[in-house]
Amino acid sequence: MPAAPPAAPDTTTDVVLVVDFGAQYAQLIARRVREARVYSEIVPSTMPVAEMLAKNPRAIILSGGPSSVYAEGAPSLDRALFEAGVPVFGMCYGFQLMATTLGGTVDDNGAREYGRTSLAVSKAGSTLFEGTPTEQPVWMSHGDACSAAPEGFTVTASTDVVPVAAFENDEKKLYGVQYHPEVMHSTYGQQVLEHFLYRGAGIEPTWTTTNVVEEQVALIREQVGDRRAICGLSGGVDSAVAAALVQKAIGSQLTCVYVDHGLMRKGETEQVEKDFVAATGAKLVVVDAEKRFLDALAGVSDPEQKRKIIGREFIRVFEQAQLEILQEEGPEVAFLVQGTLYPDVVESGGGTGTANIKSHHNVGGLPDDIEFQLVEPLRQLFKDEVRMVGQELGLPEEIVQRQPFPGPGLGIRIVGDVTKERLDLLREADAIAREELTAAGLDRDIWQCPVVLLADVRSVGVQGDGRTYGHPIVLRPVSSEDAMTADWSRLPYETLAKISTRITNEVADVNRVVLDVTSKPPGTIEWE
Ligand SMILES: Nc1ncnc2c1ncn2[C@@H]1O[C@H](COP(=O)(O)OP(=O)(O)OP(=O)(O)O)[C@@H](O)[C@H]1O
Ligand SMILES: O=c1[nH]c(=O)c2[nH+]cn([C@@H]3O[C@H](COP(=O)(O)O)[C@@H](O)[C@H]3O)c2[nH]1
Ligand SMILES: NC(=O)CC[C@H](N)C(=O)O
Ligand SMILES: [Mg+2]
Repeated sequence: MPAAPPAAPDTTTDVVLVVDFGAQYAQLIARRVREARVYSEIVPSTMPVAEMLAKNPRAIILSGGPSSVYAEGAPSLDRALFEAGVPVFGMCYGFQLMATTLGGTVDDNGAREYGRTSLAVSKAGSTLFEGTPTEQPVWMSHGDACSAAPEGFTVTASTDVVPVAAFENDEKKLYGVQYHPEVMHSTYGQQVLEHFLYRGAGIEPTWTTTNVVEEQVALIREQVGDRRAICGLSGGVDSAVAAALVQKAIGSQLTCVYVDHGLMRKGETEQVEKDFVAATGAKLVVVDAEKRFLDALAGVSDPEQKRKIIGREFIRVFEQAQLEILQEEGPEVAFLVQGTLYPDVVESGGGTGTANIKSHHNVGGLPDDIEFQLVEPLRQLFKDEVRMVGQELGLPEEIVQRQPFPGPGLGIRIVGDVTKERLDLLREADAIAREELTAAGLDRDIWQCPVVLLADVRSVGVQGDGRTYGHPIVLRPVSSEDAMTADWSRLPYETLAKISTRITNEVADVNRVVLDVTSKPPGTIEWE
């Protein structure tokens, strides 16, 4: 099922639209706007301008993109966007598009700039550059350049090779920069962006996670009414926060359902049963569905197929739970609450013209014939924002700061088909790695550390003077801010050595431990 793009929040919040031209950094722009405490949403550049304006945006930001504005078939925008009286800020491709659409000139004059560049601000008191130095480092990534600004625009900055590196038309509230203010290497980028939002567009910085809680509670009450809902609860951060939000909205009309699909880590089910209920007082049903999942996964080694099967089986289990809950007196159970986040949606190809990287079980892996209406209060948010909402709701630190664990669990950490035997082996290895990382005090330094079993790979070893022919285990420790990008964590050698020794000694059939030293991109965090 194609994932629906995130719905517009039906709220009174000032929304800033980020129009995505296929940029590497659209996510980052949206984040930076929210860091400026203004709510933002990403829309595809293919959305008709009338539809964009119908969202009543307080301002619009045009992202960068790989195309050249003068190339045939390059994404364009109806001029009406610039004439609607809504303040617009173009960055890189967005800047070039604003220039050409309004009568300026953009061409390939050989002036390529990639990476750190020095920007010379020629109009220090301009709306965007007020209070920033006349020489400032900025991050560039372009091959085309604007050689003449449109009529009515003032050129406010240049570089050694680009005569028009920024311009503005304050009267019409139109602004543009050739560089990328959204990346951290552009030292004054956040300040320039905030100048656009506060000074150019006149927006007050009022958006916080408190607004999210209040708005979502009101929306959920309206959506669910006096009917009942179930919440898929995994013990992870996202579902804990989603459950707490929904519980705040509809109280005892909510029942949480934890699915033990046999793909969980060691001790996880017991922990969820004890800790989550203790922390929240939520009604919890635990379903043992190991046989069902393992039967459905038997013989399947293709990662996407695994994800689709797991997504489908999750829904079938929720449907069964619904029938059981219906046995108790009460209204219809019409809703399924999921802790879906923005990155789950984007990676499943539900973003703005974005590719399907992998079908997250809760978005791209959902079956077509799902009967529940979905309640996904976190669908617009990034993980760090969700953690803030969790804190706001008073959830304990152990839950709010937990490392992520994917819904398909160890099923997507076995490269090869999934069997009970292989799961047990991986569970042991994973438990050892987690134990040692915790003992070394590294839990908060890393984002997560998938432990992967290469079930179809064997290598020769020597153990107890005898030959072994066992499987490798991969350690994949990563650091990240929001799972959209990641780097491999530089763990201390002693910790790695301890993990390696213990796994090869304690886990039968494993004779090798290897370390994954790939960032994301090009690798993803999980192997499947
Ligand atoms: N074992 C499970 N039982 C019930 N629901 C689940 C289970 N695993 C995942 N889900 C549902 O799928 C959603 C997405 O899973 P995901 O792993 O992204 O989130 P999470 O487990 O809540 O948080 P985290 O990302 O921190 O692990 C969850 O929010 C939850 O609604
Ligand atoms: O609930 C989930 N369902 C999924 O299908 C899924 N796939 C990946 N992940 C988690 O998402 C983050 C990004 O992972 P990738 O870099 O592997 O795409 C990482 O934190 C992964 O653990 C999932 N979570
Ligand atoms: N990063 C961008 O937006 C690049 C815009 C355009 N493709 C250029 O090379 O100039
Ligand atoms: Mg999880």
